[in-house]
Amino acid sequence: MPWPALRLPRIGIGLKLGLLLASFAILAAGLTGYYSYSQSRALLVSAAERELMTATQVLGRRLVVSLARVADDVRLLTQEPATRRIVSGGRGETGAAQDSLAETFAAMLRVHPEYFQVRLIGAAQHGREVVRVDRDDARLVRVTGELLQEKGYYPYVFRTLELPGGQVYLSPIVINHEQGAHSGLNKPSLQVASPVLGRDGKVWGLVVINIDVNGLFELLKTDLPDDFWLYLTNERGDFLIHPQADLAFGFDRGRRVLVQDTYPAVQALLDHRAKSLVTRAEQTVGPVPTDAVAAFVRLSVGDPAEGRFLVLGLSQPLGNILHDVQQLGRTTWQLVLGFSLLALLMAGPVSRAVIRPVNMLVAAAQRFSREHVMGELPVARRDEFGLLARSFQEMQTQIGAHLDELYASRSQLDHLARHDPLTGLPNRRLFAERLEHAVAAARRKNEALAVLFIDLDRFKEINDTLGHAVGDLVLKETAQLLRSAVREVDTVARLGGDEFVILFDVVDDPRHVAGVAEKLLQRFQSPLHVAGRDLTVHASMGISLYPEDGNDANALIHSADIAMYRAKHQGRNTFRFHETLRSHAADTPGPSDVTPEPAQPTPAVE
Ligand SMILES: Nc1nc2c(ncn2[C@@H]2O[C@H](COP(=O)(O)OP(=O)(O)OP(=O)(O)O)[C@@H](O)[C@H]2O)c(=O)[nH]1
Repeated sequence: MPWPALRLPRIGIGLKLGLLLASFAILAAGLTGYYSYSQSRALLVSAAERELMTATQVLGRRLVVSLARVADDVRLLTQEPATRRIVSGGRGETGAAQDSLAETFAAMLRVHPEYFQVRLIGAAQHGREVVRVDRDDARLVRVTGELLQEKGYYPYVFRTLELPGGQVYLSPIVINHEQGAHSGLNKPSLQVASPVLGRDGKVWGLVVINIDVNGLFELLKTDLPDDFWLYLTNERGDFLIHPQADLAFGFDRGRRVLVQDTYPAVQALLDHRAKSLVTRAEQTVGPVPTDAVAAFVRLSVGDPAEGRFLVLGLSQPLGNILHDVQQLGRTTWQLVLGFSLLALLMAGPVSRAVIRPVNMLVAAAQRFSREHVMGELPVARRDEFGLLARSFQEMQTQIGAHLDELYASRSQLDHLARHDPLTGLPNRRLFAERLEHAVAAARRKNEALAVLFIDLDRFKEINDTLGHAVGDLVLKETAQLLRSAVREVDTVARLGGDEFVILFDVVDDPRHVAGVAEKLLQRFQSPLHVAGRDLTVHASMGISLYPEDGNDANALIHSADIAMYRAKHQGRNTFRFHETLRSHAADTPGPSDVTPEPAQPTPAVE
């Protein structure tokens, strides 16, 4: 029986393998893309933070250096010959010296666009200005005569007058509200002042330079990127410079705007817990709040003993920092997508290549199941598939051998079931089958057939006198005799015991069957050579004909048996047709006219 037909599942292992390969490839590409993107993002942000901090520190150093230069300028002016002449000069000389000093001040203002104003102030007359040059937009204005003011009540005046010679006073950065300050009016400014000593070594007055704080920082940050925003606060955190101008100098308008409110981490700088830091916060500059990274440094200014400082900061919108990484992210995801598509496209051919040996094994198994023929197998492969194919081939060979054995033993059993083991003749079962077929064919063709029933006479006596084994030999010899007396196409069978039958499936004339019966009777007259002796064995026979004596196998055999019994009863060693022929036999010389010989004593051992 063939094995159950193997059907390939709809979602085969090839498809599953392909999908698995593609999933792994897409997962690997996705994870690689994600990690490279997030690593790049972190690296870029930390690099931007470092860059921001470096820029802030550089800017801070520039500020310190710039203030030091202003201090040098102030000191220089205190030592100017014109200054000295004014301090010590007589009446006639003072005017010329003042003119000369004003020229020097103007020259200095031209060189330093961040200077608003340069003045020489005397301690006398409540700190009255002596020489004063102001910047008034694009031009310089020398203030003279009645327009010169008394400034003794300003801290930068009385504090500077308290200093020893050569020392420099740095004022807090405030909005300049001094009357007639020209360009400096209402602008953030810083005064840098140094005392001028008289001939007696006592403080005579001071030179003061007014600095445009915004202008100073414009100069300092010229080479910074445009998206860097600058912050400057005082010791308390009040914004002095802020990208949103109205948030600077809030205290000047009665409203405090503090850096620590926007960037809480900066409190650590104000409290001297840190010198510099990088922090993040939401920037409120502009219509849309944006996340920003900011770096702040604390800068010591003025007299170190006073511990004054400024906090300088730079910030940059996070979006600008991440702009490059966003481009990288887009490129990464495009690569991931492309690689995933490639993986999907390649998964099919790759999985087919991997699965081809499996399909060959399945096809070979199916063919072996259907036809018991071994199909092509990938036995030459050196991998596990090759090993599997060789094992499968070996298994097929063994199964084939077992099947051959099975078929052989089955046909042997089949032969045994349909043949008489003693004589090798067809048995009752096979004879009945053949007779059925022959009856069917004869019925179809409207032809005749005949059954000849043979029973040995007094066979029991052979058994009883000579033994069962000799009886068997007699049966075998009888079979031989019957076979040799008929044609190949005629079926000779042993029904059992000493009963034999012969099927004549083509009978043109019943007399031919009678002729065969007579021939057999003749043969039985001659002794059989059995076990070294001659035995005369006779037989009685009966003949039935289709369709006259029966319509099927059983009826025909039964009719022939009845005819044989008639022969027995009528003296044995003869044959008879079935009764239906009796009338026929009465008017035609035929087989029923055969006269039986007188019964002979059997067995006769000669
Ligand atoms: N040796 C041998 N004897 C068998 C076999 N099968 C049946 N017999 C014997 O064959 C004998 C058949 O006897 P019967 O046909 O009844 O009687 P008979 O002695 O032939 O007498 P008639 O038929 O009346 O002439 C019996 O004694 C059976 O035991 C067999 O296979 N081998």
